[in-house]
Amino acid sequence: MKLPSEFVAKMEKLLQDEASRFFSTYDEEKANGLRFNPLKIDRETFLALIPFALSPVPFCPTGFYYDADEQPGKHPYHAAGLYYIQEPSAMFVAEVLKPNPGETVLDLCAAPGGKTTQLAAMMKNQGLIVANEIHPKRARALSENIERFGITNALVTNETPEKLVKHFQGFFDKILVDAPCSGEGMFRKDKKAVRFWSQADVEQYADKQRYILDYAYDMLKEGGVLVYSTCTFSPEENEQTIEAFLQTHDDLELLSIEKIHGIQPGRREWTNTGLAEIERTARLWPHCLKGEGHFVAKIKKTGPAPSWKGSYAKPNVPKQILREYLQFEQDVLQIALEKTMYAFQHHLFALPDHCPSLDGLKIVRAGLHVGEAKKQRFVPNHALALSLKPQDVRYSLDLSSDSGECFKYLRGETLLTGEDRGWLLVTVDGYPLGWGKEVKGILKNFYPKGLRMYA
Ligand SMILES: C[S@@+](CC[C@H](N)C(=O)[O-])C[C@H]1O[C@@H](n2cnc3c(N)ncnc32)[C@H](O)[C@@H]1O
Repeated sequence: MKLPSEFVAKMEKLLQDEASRFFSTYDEEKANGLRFNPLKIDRETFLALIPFALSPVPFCPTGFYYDADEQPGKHPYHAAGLYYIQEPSAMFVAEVLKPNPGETVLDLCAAPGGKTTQLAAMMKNQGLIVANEIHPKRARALSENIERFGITNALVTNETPEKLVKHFQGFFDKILVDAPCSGEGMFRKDKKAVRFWSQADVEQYADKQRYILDYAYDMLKEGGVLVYSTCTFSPEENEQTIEAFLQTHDDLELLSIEKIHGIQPGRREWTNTGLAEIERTARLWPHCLKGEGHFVAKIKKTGPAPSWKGSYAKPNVPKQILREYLQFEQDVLQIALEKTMYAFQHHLFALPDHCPSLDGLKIVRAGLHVGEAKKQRFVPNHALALSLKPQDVRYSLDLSSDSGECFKYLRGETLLTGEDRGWLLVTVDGYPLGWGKEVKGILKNFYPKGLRMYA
């Protein structure tokens, strides 16, 4: 691989004796990873079911390496949200933040959602995770991944950090800043990052990271924990960003991250002031473990800090929409959604717990998108299907993952079923894929058009 000469010279100077081991990784294949979804399947069942050869990622209990010749993104289990394809080192970040069910969590730079899906799974769909992405198109991709994973406690927003602060000052127990960065650690994965690299960009990213961190600080509760991560090697965007953050706030404590499985400490000689405590941060190097480059820091806000002064969202659903939904619930579901219901025009959402007022925010998804009220009938949303279990519905249609019928469904075709039962949850080997409506022996396909990737 042809690397920028200025990058090579810089890394040689920084790494000295270690440099040749580091550069030799560019002649090796990158590792491929996927993470199973504990919201839908347990580890043992997953390993028995999945048709690929897998080996565990040592620093992530839900993570596995798979061979380069497999294509897990094309398997129906991917469409059913049984796993997320993710670079292995990236899986370490959420393990460091480790939120608990019921907490309030912000993923400030969240798209496409690798870390959001991992954090939300740890929260077992309890509490609130705000997944924010500044770019509208990337925010939509984030929202789709959250849907596929069956996550019901996420508020997906499309805001700048400064706008979010106005709504969430002192609100969160935990915050992840997986910062935009120069991406040096992804050169083996992303050839564009190599082409566009420059030292001037490194410095610009460092400025941006400092401003994002300052806004994140304001949104953290007293006693709250923030994790900062990048996928780059440059000290300016890592040790020096954290050093500057600690210098500008006197109530921050840098917490120690365990250095096991080849994970290395941050380098004090790469700070501006020789800051010894920077060794509590973690560096993942491609020549020290099986994965790409990452940096992770964990910081506690000790306070005192002002507490959140906002208000919570209130139900706002017109009676007619609620009536249509309740009829659907009675006819189709075997469970009741006991959540605050919220409507955006004719679309009905079940809000996460502790959901703050949504007024004035650009909302892409507000918890679980239940469905849409359409001229006297309720049409369930794809997100509802992916959040259910077969026993939650009256009728389901199970398709085998290697059957022609399963691929027909994923292509958006109708299926002949011979019965007349109305809404059916279509599943693959018992895991929900989407909705179908059965009328006079034919199943009309409600698999979303934008997801019909097998056509
Ligand atoms: C490293 S990526 C996030 C990856 C994501 N956390 C994941 O695990 O899938 C950084 C994200 O920050 C977003 N971003 C760029 N500028 C930003 C800004 N000024 N404030 C917040 N986010 C920003 C980018 O659009 C990008 O999606």
